[in-house]
Amino acid sequence: MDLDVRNITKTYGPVTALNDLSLTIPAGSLTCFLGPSGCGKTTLLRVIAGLETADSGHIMLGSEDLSDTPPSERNFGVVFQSYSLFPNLTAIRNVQYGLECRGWSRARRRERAREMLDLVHLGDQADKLPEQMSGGQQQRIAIARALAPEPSLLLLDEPLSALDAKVRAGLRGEIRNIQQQFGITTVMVTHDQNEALEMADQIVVLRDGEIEQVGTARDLYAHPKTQFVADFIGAINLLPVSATPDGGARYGEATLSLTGALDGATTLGLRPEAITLGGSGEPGENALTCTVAGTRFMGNLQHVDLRPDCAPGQSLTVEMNGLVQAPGAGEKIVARFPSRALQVLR
Ligand SMILES: Nc1ncnc2c1ncn2[C@@H]1O[C@H](COP(=O)(O)OP(=O)(O)OP(=O)(O)O)[C@@H](O)[C@H]1O
Repeated sequence: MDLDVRNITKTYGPVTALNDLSLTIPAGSLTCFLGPSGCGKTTLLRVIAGLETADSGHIMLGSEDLSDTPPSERNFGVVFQSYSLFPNLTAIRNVQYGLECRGWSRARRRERAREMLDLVHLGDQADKLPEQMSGGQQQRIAIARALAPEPSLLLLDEPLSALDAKVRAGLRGEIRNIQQQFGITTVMVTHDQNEALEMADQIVVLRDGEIEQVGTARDLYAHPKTQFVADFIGAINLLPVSATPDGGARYGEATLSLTGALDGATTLGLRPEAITLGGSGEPGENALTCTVAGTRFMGNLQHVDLRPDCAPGQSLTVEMNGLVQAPGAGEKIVARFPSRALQVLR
């Protein structure tokens, strides 16, 4: 069943953490709440979980209004950033705990907990205490514990942010596999755009308690509507422009051709990988003569920083394959990009 967040407002004194926010989380999807610190991600997750009470609005699961249902009766699994396992209980007892509260028989509890531990590849760690396990293992136990009672919704609050990069990368894939295997509707809070891009079916970008844009990772990357989204998801060049009478965009002394209209916007976005350097180009392509300011080598990739001759004070970053010989600082070079690569941003 879809989860519907309807017109939720939540204030803390003078702070409006969520402002009349509405959203559908499709059944079986993994939806990420993404945004900078303080934008309201955790508050929204906690309102869905029932751990916070909204000032107004409703949380609907299918046709059922859960707004007044206590968290313990919502049948949602919740995993927090801090693993929050019971320190005095072994891994398997931690997983069994929620089942005990729900009245499962001893035999069923044991069987289900074993199944869940195997699912997170920790079947051989069943009798360890949390302190005897790594952070990644503890978080996998927390996930097993959340899934054990067959929740209708899985809520993950920055579940990977306390882990080191390699463990994080592994667990991303593991969570996604489990989510798809069970088809469980999942909401995950993260401030890590890569995590959201890699894992989510749907990304909800939040800003100051409101939704800035909702879409798939590809949508948001290829068609950001605002500078905020463009800048938050992936790297982008922001070009200040003004409209020309013939529907183009004036960028310094140059006129750029666009596929759409500026419609009053004054900024264009251009992804670094959409720019090519040198060559003869294609008809209709934008071409700007630039001076190379420098190159940043990152192994598989390199970023070349350019100063466009047409727009003093501006810069453009180009992303190139790390194996290709980059132009040297001070060289003159033509930067080319098709009109469809220019994104009109609000
Ligand atoms: N218990 C609280 N009391 C007062 N203000 C709160 C409380 N919880 C959250 N806020 C405020 O509400 C706003 C949203 O906070 P929230 O924790 O939801 O943001 P977030 O996007 O999850 O941030 P972070 O990524 O830093 O966790 C912030 O301005 C925060 O200071």
